[in-house]
Amino acid sequence: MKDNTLIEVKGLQKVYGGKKSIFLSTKKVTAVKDVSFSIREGETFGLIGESGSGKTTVGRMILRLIDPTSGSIIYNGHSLMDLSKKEMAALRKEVQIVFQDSGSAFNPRKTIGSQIAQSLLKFGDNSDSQLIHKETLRMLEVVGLRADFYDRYPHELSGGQRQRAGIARALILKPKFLVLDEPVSALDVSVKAQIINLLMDLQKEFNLTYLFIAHNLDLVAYFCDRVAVLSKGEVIETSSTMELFKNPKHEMTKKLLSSILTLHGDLGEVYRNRNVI
Ligand SMILES: Nc1ncnc2c1ncn2[C@@H]1O[C@H](COP(=O)(O)OP(=O)(O)OP(=O)(O)O)[C@@H](O)[C@H]1O
Repeated sequence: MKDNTLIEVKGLQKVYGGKKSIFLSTKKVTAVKDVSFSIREGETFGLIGESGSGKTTVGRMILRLIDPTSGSIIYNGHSLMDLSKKEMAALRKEVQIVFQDSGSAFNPRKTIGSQIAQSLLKFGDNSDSQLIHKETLRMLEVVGLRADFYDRYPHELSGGQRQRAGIARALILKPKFLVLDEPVSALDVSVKAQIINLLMDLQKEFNLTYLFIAHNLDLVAYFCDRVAVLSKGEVIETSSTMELFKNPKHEMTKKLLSSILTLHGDLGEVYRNRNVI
């Protein structure tokens, strides 16, 4: 493994369902058949594929929210399958997720600030409530939300503001690696660009490594260093972003690329400036 590899996924497979007991059996679904890739420290790695291709399942296996059926995940030189409970707890802080709709990931009856603070209280090393409050306010500022957002409820925030709050909640634990599961898919184009720019700034500031999951290539040229294209649970193409855009090898990649050419407005301009379309 190269020195700067942070995550290496090898032959990952996930089969949902099947026989659970003599009384209960559900249909088997092979969501992920054979997925291998590695992500270098500090890079943004895109995992792209159509709906149902297995992207979220891969992301969740890396986070160990679900167990792989087979294959291995090596994080920072350690196999995630062999970690003790204590090591796994430490890893929980280092590897965080930002969801597509942070709104639904927040409890509607609790303030944004208290939920970001809760994350630190639950998983952090410090239990000093004043310090936690101060750190929460700092994190809100880092993601571009004023201090008064601390006392607001999720429904009082716009989609973009909720995504910022979701990023603050993930970042407060000082992670190294973030799984960004379609973090801007539900947002308007201009807000999309703001959140992607924020993520890029944060990556530099905190030396973060990203796995960016998306169902199309819209933002990939702008955001990702390398990309793996997933189809029916298998990686069909992995390459640098520039190479993928200039010389797509697989039909599915060409199909995904052709949909980008219909882009217009801000994002189309970005691509043209970067000479990728
Ligand atoms: N808990 C589950 N039980 C059974 N099948 C599941 C489960 N979760 C996902 N699947 C199936 O596994 C396949 C891959 O799903 P997954 O959500 O990983 O794909 P995806 O590429 O992230 O899709 P999308 O872009 O729509 O989120 C799909 O056929 C899905 O229906």
